[in-house]
Amino acid sequence: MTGPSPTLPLPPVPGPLPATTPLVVALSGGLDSSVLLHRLAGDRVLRARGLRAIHVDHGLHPDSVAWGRACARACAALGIALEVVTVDARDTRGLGPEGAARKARHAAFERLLRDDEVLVLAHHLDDQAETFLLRALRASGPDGLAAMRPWRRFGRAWLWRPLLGLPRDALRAYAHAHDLAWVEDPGNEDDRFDRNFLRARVLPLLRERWPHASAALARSSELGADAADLLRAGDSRALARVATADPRCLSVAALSALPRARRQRVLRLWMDRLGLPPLPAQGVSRIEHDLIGARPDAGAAFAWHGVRVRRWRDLLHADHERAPLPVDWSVAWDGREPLSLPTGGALELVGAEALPGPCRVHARRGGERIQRAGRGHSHALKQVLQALEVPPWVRTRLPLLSDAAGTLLAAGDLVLAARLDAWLREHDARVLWTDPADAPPPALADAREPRCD
Ligand SMILES: Nc1ncnc2c1ncn2[C@@H]1O[C@H](COP(=O)(O)OP(=O)(O)OP(=O)(O)O)[C@@H](O)[C@H]1O
Repeated sequence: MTGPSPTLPLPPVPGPLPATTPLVVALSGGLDSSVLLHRLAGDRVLRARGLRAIHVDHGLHPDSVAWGRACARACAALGIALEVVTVDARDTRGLGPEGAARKARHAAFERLLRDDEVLVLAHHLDDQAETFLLRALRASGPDGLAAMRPWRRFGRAWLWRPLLGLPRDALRAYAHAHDLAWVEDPGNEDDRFDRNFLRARVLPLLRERWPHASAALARSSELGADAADLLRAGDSRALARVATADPRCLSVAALSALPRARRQRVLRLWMDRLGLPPLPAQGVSRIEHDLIGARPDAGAAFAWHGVRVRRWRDLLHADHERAPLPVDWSVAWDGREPLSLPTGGALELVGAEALPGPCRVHARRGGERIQRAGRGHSHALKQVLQALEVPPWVRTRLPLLSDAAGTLLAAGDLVLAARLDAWLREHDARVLWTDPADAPPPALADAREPRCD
């Protein structure tokens, strides 16, 4: 084990950042981040970049205000500016109290950080070993076992963990050598929490037989990170092979041609690139079995956390759940003002003052027919939409435009009746349907950071 080191060696700030990029210490007031703050404040070169601190008050403990004051005293003594921000972490749905606090804290950091600032966290080698074990006990693959990265993008800022190679004992020795004060969170003692149980009961036992257990586990997580990076590069190439012009759609045929393990990773990466919540394990197997293995017209879907993946023809389509237009919705519209739709978005007449006569806009009810330009007779709208390959979930949101006699003039801006088409051409005008579901998601080729810690 590294001997106690009152000077605490730090790695250089990684990345090609200018030496003027400020550092922002995430200061909980506990031992680790108090040591980090003191160590950075005492480094002339690092301090010259600009150094400030943020303390997040989760408001979950009766002493939390006092912790904020203790942080303020520590910062004042070192001449470091501190921002204390209170967050609401009461919404614990699906996350548990620790996860909710972490999410609220990270959101606050993202809000308070400026472009390219470096958020510095005080995680150390023993934290890394605990994280590795926790992930292994949740049956993680290499991405999860990579545990915490020492350096990564964090929104428009960066995140740095310079203490990740140092054991907790070295930090404690530093704190004593420099006579530091810190607050003890009583929650850290409660071994009903998995991490505390590992820290207090499991790791000491492992170290009895393997004194370097923490360092070995932390090293395994580094190797996991290397493996995950290599796999991710292959995943990106495979995703590009199965992608279509619309980032929300993948080719089922191309996905089926991938080896199973790669296909599963590609599905997860796809969600990540679209900024959608991670797929649960059963979601991957359901998509494999029920969607990729389904008949093209079976209408199969998998939904979780407000997101839906569907199979339609040769495509797998992923998007947030979108409500259909209410079936009985119907309003008068003359085209003078854009019409807001109950599903969001609008219908608009562009290039003309008003429609040729009073109209109604309404939802599809089934059985509608339309006579398109150049066709001698009318066709069922359903068949027209099928022929145009309009997916079923778009059809349910399609606003229909009919004249006072109930004759269908347009379906959104996708299908026009001959009569309206001629009138629009004559007036050099058009009907425009905007739907929030059409807002372009990020391109799949975007190189996003792994979302693993
Ligand atoms: N309330 C807080 N205010 C500011 N920074 C904090 C706060 N809590 C934790 N941090 C920062 O995060 C680091 C890790 O904290 P801790 O181990 O308690 O949380 P964690 O949930 O495991 O961390 P993370 O969520 O970042 O993985 C701390 O050393 C500190 O730098």
